[in-house]
Amino acid sequence: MKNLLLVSQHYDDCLYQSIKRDGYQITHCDFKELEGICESNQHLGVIDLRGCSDLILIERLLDGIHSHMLIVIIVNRQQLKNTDIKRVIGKYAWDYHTEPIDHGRFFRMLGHASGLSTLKRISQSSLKSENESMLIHSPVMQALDEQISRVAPTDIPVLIRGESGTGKELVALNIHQESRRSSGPFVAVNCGSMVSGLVQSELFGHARGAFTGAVAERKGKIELADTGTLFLDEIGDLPLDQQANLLRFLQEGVFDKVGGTGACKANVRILAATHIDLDVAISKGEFRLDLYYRLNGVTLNTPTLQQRSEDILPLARQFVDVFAREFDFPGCHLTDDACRALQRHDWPGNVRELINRVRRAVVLSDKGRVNAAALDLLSIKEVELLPLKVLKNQVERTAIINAMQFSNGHAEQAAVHLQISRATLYRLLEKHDIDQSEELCLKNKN
Ligand SMILES: Nc1ncnc2c1ncn2[C@@H]1O[C@H](COP(=O)(O)OP(=O)(O)OP(=O)(O)O)[C@@H](O)[C@H]1O
Repeated sequence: MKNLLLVSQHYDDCLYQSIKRDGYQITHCDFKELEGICESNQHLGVIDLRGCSDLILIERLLDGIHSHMLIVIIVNRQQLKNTDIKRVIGKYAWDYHTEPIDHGRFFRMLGHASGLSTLKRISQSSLKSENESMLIHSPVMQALDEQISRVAPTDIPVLIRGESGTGKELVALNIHQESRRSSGPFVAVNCGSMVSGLVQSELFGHARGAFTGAVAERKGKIELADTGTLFLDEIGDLPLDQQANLLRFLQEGVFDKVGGTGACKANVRILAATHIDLDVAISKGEFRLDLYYRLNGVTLNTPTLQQRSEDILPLARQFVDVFAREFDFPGCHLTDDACRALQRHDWPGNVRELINRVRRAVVLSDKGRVNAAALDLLSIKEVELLPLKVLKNQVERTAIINAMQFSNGHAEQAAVHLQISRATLYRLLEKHDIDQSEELCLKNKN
């Protein structure tokens, strides 16, 4: 069934019923409640602005949803004379409809919007899956992939252990995608980055008026993950009092919203990850043993990049291709010295470090050549081996790119930073084949 979010100041039963008859599953709310469901899985919204005057609130709310939702706005003819309304329509609406509602036209428009939002989602998810596909090359990754395939179809909780940047979240996502819940949401929450006083509300949600600022009821991550998977990253950082609430949910399937009146239910599979040793946290009394047993149905370990050294070059090449496409630098490739340096490095930051080095190197690459210097992996030995002229050239090019980016593409300012004349800067830009506007664009992309 097609999902649709209907937001209106006053409930219009006739509109609601006719949209429902057209085959849509409707989530209806008023503008104040919209804040609570901004994160939900809705991709098509009908915003009924008839009778609305608080355009400041409406713009703020639409700002939060229009990037992932096609919006159709309903207004009355009188409102179309209002310049603020016209601005809101121009800024946020995919299309608009004026009262009285011409059902034939309105549902044709809705049908197109629904089809388009599905197409957009498909193209976004294939783009995403290209970046999120897990490279499996080394024996240790093949073994991990086999374990993922075994645990995915079951609903067993999985605890994913591994150093930072080894791909724990990617493993969780793969489990979700291979599970029966794959058509449901995958909701990731970092237990270490939640504001301490708001952890309970973030996880379990809150009722309207539960505390100052709770102007609308808000769903927590558990409820948002209903029928799907909740990934609790850095589970070791979850405060002890919230560990008790989570344990209750895992044992009984129920939870309380902050300020709520009754227990709520959600059908969620839990995956958790940690880079700290939970046994130590348990022995220090910082992590509940009973929660540990509940979360740890099966443990999967993500290897460090050093333990999967066969994957380093294939991964690096994959990321070079991704960033070359992103920055529109066709023909980028790793040089031989880059390949040697990549294999020699220790990778304390694992795959995340590799991604960061490659991204930067693609930006700094000279005519598509991603070398060890651009990766910032030149060993003393190799530095000594390079001719001084080559080294000077590399340093000069890097300094100019940095200055141009720092100055947002303004040559005059960049020349001041570099303590050279503008004319010299233009000569060097040409010498190193640096496109002024490209440098600015790169900075903005980063
Ligand atoms: N095998 C792999 N193939 C492709 N990309 C990978 C692989 N492993 C990790 N990555 C990428 O590395 C980056 C870091 O991975 P991820 O965020 O899953 O690590 P993490 O272990 O959860 O880190 P942290 O503990 O810091 O949260 C992500 O961009 C992820 O897509």
